[in-house]
Amino acid sequence: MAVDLIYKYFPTLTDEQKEQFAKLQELYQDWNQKINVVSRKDIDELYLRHVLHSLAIAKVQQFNPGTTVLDVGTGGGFPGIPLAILFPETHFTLVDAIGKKIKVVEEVVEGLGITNVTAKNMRVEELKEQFDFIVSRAVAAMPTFVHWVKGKVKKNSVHERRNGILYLKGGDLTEELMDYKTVEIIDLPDFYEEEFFDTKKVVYLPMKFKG
Ligand SMILES: C[S@@+](CC[C@H](N)C(=O)[O-])C[C@H]1O[C@@H](n2cnc3c(N)ncnc32)[C@H](O)[C@@H]1O
Repeated sequence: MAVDLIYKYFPTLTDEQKEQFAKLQELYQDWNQKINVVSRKDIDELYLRHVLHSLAIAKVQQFNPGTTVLDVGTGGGFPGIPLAILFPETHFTLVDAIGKKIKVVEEVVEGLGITNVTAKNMRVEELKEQFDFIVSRAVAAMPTFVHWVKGKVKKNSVHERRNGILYLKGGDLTEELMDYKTVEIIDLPDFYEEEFFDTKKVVYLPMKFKG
């Protein structure tokens, strides 16, 4: 079963987490028939392309209990939902500008029975709260993204790594990240052996604060 891929890379999951990950296939298959949020090919490879990819953020940063994470442009819930299963004591806010995508997120969250996710249908620019970390995948180029989220990161870090952005990206980022001196790029083949991850990375950008 494809969910074994998740168990292989995350061998210390509780039985409840294992069940929740296993349930994702059915939940997304059902909801995708009603509201198309994930492409057909991607549904067939849900665990590789969406779930394991989302969890790469956890290989870079473990979130402590009580911390807060914002997922910008979550679509059908990636990377937010797999991370919320993995870190049940961290609160995740998942935001998307498109209402039908947030409807799928709400249904999947309900189907899983997890209580650490808040889903919001809005543009992130309008969000007023602050978070420890901001995660995302496939939403906007870094300069636009930074512009949207600056002011939304809490100043006081509670992890060793300073609060900031953890962004799943792919390909050559030289030009896109040229202006960010403090950026750290972590290659996913450092953790995952599947070819799908060959050019994929987590981009970590610590947030700067004035003064
Ligand atoms: C290509 S999809 C990626 C979805 C998901 N992150 C994933 O990787 O599967 C980009 C999503 O970002 C959302 N989005 C784009 N700009 C946004 C903004 N300013 N605020 C909130 N959502 C936004 C879109 O509605 C869309 O659902």
